[in-house]
Amino acid sequence: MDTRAFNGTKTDDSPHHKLSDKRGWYINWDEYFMAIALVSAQRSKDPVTQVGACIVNKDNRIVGVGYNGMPNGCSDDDLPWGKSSTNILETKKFYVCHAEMNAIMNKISSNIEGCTIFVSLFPCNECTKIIIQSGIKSVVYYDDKNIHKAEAKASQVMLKKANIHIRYYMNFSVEC
Ligand SMILES: Nc1nc(=O)n([C@H]2C[C@H](O)[C@@H](COP(=O)(O)O)O2)cc1CO
Ligand SMILES: [Zn+2]
Repeated sequence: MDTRAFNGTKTDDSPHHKLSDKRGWYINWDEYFMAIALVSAQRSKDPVTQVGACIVNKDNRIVGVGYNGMPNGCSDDDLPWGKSSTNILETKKFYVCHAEMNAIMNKISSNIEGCTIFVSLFPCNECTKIIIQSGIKSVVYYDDKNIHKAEAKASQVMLKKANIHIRYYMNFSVEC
């Protein structure tokens, strides 16, 4: 995991900080939630791409996390993780549950309307549809290595039409 997610930003510049001895160099909310998405990705068994997602409500409470993996009850030792076979049924494509879908399915709140999803990789078209239907209103992504793919282009079309706010994750560390 690279450290762009949480270099530690000087979050509090208030004079009270000196009086109260409050620690100034703590990670901000964006850094916190994206770090959780990135650390969740590290649970993935996918040998090529590990993805994590973290859903956050308006009160900055985490209401769901997930990473890409095989469906419940389907051993991840039995289903294929490769993608080079000419037989598509012997590739991961039809089997893997994406991180975003897992985070939404794992939600601990019945209603996630208006939430933000932090994802370590730009969502595919299938996850985008689930994101939209769930009522999530904002997507923050860390990596866009798949952005040239048709799936990601379709995602962008749908997210725009559905008025979902999309934001590239940036860590504005302050150099002092
Ligand atoms: N946003 C995403 N969330 C995900 O969970 N994934 C998963 C599905 C696969 O397990 C893996 C992609 O494999 P590959 O095509 O880079 O070898 O990442 C993929 C994307 C990209 O659309
Ligand atoms: Zn997906």
